[in-house]
Amino acid sequence: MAAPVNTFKRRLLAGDTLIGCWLALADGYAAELMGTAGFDWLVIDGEHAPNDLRSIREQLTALATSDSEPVVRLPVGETWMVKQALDAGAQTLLIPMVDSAEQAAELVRACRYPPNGVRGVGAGLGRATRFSQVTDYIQTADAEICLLLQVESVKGIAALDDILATDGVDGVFIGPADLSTDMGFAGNAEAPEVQETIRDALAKIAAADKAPGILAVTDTPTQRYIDQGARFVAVGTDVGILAGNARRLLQKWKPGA
Ligand SMILES: O=C(O)C(=O)C[C@H](O)[C@@H](O)CO
Repeated sequence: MAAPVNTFKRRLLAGDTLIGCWLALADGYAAELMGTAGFDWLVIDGEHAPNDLRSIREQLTALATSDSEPVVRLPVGETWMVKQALDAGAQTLLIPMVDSAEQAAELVRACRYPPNGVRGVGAGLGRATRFSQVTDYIQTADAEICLLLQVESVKGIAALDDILATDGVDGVFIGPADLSTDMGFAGNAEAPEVQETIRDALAKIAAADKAPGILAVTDTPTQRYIDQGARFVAVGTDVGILAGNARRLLQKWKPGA
């Protein structure tokens, strides 16, 4: 038996535009609920949400029967974290703060078994192999892993061509919050200089035959990024949906509260 087909990767390779949402509530029950909405992909955020490997695993399990492909964002791009997330059954990883081609190459190697990489062999103990039921896992796993790198700094943008030339990188996600802050605009991704940088980066990523991705939480930038060629686009966050609707509901019935 082979590793499960990564439909997110297949659809990106086919040129589809995939609409996603961020999961930052760090909870399996909330992830299961979000999985019923029908997003193409959902990010289990290990960078800014209070997740650990156990809560990431819980959310992967909660999404297993949904139509939404789980994307696990690690706190940082460490080889040992990549190994643990993959063994827990993640097949698509989003790695923040990638600034160089060396880092990108190291991450590709972290995702692959020797001789093509350095991933340790032990998934037989874990979810990834359905606890040893996926007998051909080692032979088939590499091809089903989708590696998405976040470029979100001035240094990363300067290295974008080299990062894009790294074989094994499937997509590059531009982080508007981090990028705008690193450019000196304190989270204002709408600043014209930031917008120009994002537009150029999305075009470069597409021209290099990689999938461009981004997050926006309001309609105008979301539509703009889709028009500019972004193909995996997160359009909101569970936290934003819950907090926004809770506040709107209270304002309706208790204005000024
Ligand atoms: O820089 C960004 O933008 C991101 O990396 C996404 C963020 O972490 C965050 O805005 C998620 O809500």
